Amino acid sequence: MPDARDASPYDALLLLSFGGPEGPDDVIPFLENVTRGRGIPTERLKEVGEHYFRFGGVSPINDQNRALLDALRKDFAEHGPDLPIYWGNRNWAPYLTDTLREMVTDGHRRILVLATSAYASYSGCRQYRENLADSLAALEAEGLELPRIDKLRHYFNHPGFLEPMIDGVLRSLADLPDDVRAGAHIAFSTHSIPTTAADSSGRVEDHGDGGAYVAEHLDVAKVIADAVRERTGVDHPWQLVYQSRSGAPHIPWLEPDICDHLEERHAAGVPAVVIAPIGFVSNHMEVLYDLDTEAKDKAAELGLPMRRSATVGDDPRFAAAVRDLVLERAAVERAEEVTPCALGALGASHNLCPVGCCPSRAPRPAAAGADSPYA
Ligand SMILES: CC1=C(CCC(=O)O)c2cc3nc(cc4[nH]c(cc5[nH]c(cc1n2)c(C)c5CCC(=O)O)c(CCC(=O)O)c4C)C(CCC(=O)O)=C3C
Ligand SMILES: [Fe+2]
Repeated sequence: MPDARDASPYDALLLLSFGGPEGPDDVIPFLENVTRGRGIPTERLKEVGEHYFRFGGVSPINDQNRALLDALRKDFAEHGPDLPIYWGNRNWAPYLTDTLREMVTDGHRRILVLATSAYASYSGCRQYRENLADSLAALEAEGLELPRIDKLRHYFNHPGFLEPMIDGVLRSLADLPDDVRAGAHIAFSTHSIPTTAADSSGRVEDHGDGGAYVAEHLDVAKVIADAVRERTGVDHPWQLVYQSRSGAPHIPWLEPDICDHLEERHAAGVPAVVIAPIGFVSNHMEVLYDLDTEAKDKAAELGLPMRRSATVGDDPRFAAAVRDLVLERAAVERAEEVTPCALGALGASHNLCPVGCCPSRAPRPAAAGADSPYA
């Protein structure tokens, strides 16, 4: 067991997230930041802009990160380690470069990063590492001394990430009408990505056939479904499905889409569905719009009882899991023996992203990995 308070050699933790608009005037500039150089059709952008305008131009993601910061600070204050926690985003204020500059001027030299994405994929992992490299380059150009940055391993299979989702599915099942509960299916939903991006996700040896992205989600789905069966005595059939597809229609993305899945289940006579958004750490716009609005309307139109289960958000068990991950990684860096905590069949993910994992279409420098140009 690593020392419960010793986070050395790290001197700060950085919560790294996507960012989102906080009012109607932010929506278009935010979407421009997100889509710069990513070839998303204008039609799709207009449509996604509407999703945000529907909610007053406010994404829930920033407040959720503020709540997570509070939960982490509370957990660290109670149990150690004594590690300051900062927050920076890829696409909206507080911007990553500004946060990193603040961290450096506050004197931090060894920074550990927690990204709000639990799985391997270009969007959820390497792109954040590219953002870190970009920010380091900007600070270097300002003449600042660069800190050393490491990124926490993917935490999809950490019990503190899974337990709140298991509870959430149990609550959603309990919330279904009595006469349909036992026959309910579970649709584990995650962000669709292009099949080429899925195939090349994770380590090179995991590439092909959906890559680490699909394998990790299937592992999570199975752990949750098994726990639900154990605790209810009912074997609810389940499937991994996808949502929030963007990009051009002729490019293949992971399928089936959640709404098509609801139609198909309904046609097959399934009496109810619980949608478990395992791909999202908190209730992002994808959850509020694509599930709580679009999929909900679809289910209502079909007359199919549906419940959407909770995301992890600022659950204290997740905060404790982050503490565990920080202490584990710190011990690894101190060359101490550690047994990483993980459920499921895949085991704990790598600590250092190896060369060639989750590649981008146009290779760019990425920090906090084996191929980082920075120390
Ligand atoms: C795998 C994945 C995650 C999970 C991992 C992680 O969390 O990082 C994620 C998270 C998020 N994605 C988000 C928002 C958007 N994603 C877009 C576009 C895209 N996402 C992609 C994938 C992912 N995205 C992809 C392959 C694209 C196509 C363009 C490209 O190849 O980059 C677009 C452009 C419009 C559109 O096409 O939808 C928007 C606005 C928000 C904020 C939501 C909020 O405000 O609450 C969050 C947390
Ligand atoms: Fe996205």
